[in-house]
Amino acid sequence: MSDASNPPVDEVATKVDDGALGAFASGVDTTEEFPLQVEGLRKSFGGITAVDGASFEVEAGTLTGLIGPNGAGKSTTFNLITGMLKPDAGTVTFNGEDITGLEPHEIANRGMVRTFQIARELSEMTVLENMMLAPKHQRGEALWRSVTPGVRDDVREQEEELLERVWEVLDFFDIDHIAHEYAGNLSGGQRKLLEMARALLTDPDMLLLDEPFAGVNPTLEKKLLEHIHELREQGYTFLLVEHDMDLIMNNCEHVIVLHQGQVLTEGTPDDIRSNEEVIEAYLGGNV
Ligand SMILES: Nc1ncnc2c1ncn2[C@@H]1O[C@H](COP(=O)(O)OP(=O)(O)OP(=O)(O)O)[C@@H](O)[C@H]1O
Repeated sequence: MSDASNPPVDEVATKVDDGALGAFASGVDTTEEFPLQVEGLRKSFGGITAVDGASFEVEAGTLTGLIGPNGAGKSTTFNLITGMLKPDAGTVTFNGEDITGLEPHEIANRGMVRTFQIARELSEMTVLENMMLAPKHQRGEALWRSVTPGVRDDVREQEEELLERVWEVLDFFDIDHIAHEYAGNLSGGQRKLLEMARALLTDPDMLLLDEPFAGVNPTLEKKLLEHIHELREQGYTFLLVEHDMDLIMNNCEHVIVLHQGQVLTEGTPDDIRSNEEVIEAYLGGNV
């Protein structure tokens, strides 16, 4: 699945429209109480049923955790939601629209993005260049417009707005001082910040984070969490897959437990912590 987790940059679309980074204050346009609804999702690989009728909802403006023992189907569920994989059955609804089976860039265009590891070829580009590549569709549009008489001023304006937006996002994540550093030279934590900055540049309503803290030192983990909470307070919705149970329990207001491709239970961290079925599913009760 390595190809699926590192799509070409040009698959990362944007719905940047006004160029201004008002996104941090008012860019979230979710009106649904539960912007993400997953119903009866199913996916098999040969004889293995990775996701077996999973159904759940994610409430707007929450940091919701998706947990489960190894092989429970978390990554496959993420890939089905974000269009990296097509489900055998079931539906995914986002902001009231059936998005089942859409391509990843079509889903990103509708405001749901997942973070991607910086691909090897992007390591040889600077942080700023990585950011400028994120909203590729807008650049395509700019190119098209540049050959259309009479709209050159618009193009310049649009590109200036994009650059301004890039700097604001870099500033928000405190990585503006390393804008000219090669992505390949960043620490694990700085890379995670860049991955999230790139995702945010596409102006999403909802972000899916798959193990965003893996390989991140405690200082940067704290910083990353602060950014996530700040964005959540501004109305962004997060679905988070994370193995660190303490981190999930201390930061998520709602937790969904997957087991053998199905939702075993869901609730507040306190509900989950004391749930016998969950403890059994983890065989050893490390919750
Ligand atoms: N492309 C694939 N081909 C075959 N089997 C797969 C594929 N992807 C996942 N699986 C299998 O589906 C099941 C669920 O895998 P998945 O990676 O979704 O679980 P997970 O909960 O994310 O696990 P982990 O916590 O270990 O990352 C596992 O048995 C896995 O081996």
